[in-house]
Amino acid sequence: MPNIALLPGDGIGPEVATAAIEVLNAVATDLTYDEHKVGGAGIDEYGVAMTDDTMAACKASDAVLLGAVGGPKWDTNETGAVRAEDALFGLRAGLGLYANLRPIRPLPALYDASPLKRELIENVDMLIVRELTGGLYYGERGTKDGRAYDTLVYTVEEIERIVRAGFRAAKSRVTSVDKANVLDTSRLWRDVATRIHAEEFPTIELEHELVDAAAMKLISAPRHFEVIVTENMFGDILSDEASMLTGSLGMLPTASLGGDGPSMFEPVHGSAPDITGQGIANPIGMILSGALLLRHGLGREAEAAAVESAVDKALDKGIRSRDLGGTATTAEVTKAVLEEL
Ligand SMILES: NC(=O)C1=CN([C@@H]2O[C@H](COP(=O)(O)OP(=O)(O)OC[C@H]3O[C@@H](n4cnc5c(N)ncnc54)[C@H](O)[C@@H]3O)[C@@H](O)[C@H]2O)C=CC1
Ligand SMILES: CC(C)CC(=O)C(=O)O
Ligand SMILES: [Mg+2]
Repeated sequence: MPNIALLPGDGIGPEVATAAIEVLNAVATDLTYDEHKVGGAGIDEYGVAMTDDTMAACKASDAVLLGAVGGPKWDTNETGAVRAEDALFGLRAGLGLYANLRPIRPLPALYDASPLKRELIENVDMLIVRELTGGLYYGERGTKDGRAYDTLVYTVEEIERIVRAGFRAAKSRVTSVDKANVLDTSRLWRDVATRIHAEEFPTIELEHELVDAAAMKLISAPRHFEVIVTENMFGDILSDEASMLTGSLGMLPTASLGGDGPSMFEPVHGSAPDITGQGIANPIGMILSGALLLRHGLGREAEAAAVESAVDKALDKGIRSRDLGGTATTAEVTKAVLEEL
């Protein structure tokens, strides 16, 4: 019986986690869930964003499912203070999850929900492969005497493994996104990507794109992209931007892979404090994260595909939460998906 470490977190995290569990229970009755408080909920209960016991439970689980963490209650500018987001960084690094897959597939039923013209988003099928355990978010940082700094470091090995993950996920083209006209880390990134391409994946096209131009092309020519492989912060920003091809940030799931133990699954979005407690969060990114858990975490392709197909059908029939221009509540969207299973 696979055991899932369930970390609902903060804000809309618990609201969308409830939805995902209902859907998972409909396709996989043998899963068990151990719930733990992390993020702001962890700070309130234990004084830390994630306890050692929770980390140990995650490591011992078969997969980790996380809602979202953070929110104004726990925001602080105090140097060295505990932050709700520390739970994420601890989990990603602690589980060795360096490869974050963010698939972006606008559904025909939602072409009208995107601010982009239908002609631009038709048949987009893109994967952002974001490096998740290095770069600016993990570098040394500090604030002193009116000066603040963050450091951006990448090693050859860190770049090699994420670039390989990008090529393995691609059929024909990888776009490596960097800022090699400015940053040394990006120049190293580009050199390593070029070498790995030549040595290991010569039949796949590799192109290099500067991040500012890539951000523009995501909007002007999104169909051009198949796999984008990029560093931690660029991938974070580009994927929120790309979410609008699907109509809403609330649509996107992610899989964080690459460790020796369990993988982690969470939506792209955060805790959405502006809509917390209203029952209106779009649960689809979280439900689809459950599908990715079934596929990548437990090797259950048929069940994963069943969940994805149920989501497609529910949207085809017209269910829309508010972020997609509709009026359906979180519970109503979840019910519509369940009815298709
Ligand atoms: N993986 C995680 O746990 C993440 C946590 N955060 C944290 O979340 C907090 C809020 O961050 P924000 O910048 O506001 O980003 P956010 O992603 O929480 O929200 C951005 C906007 O998108 C909307 N939105 C997000 N998810 C939605 C959903 N499922 N349905 C409908 N609308 C949705 C929100 O209402 C908001 O207007 C911060 O503390 C941040 O650090 C942010 C991103 C990821
Ligand atoms: C705390 C942030 C780095 C979380 C986030 O925005 C993400 O992982 O996408
Ligand atoms: Mg983000």
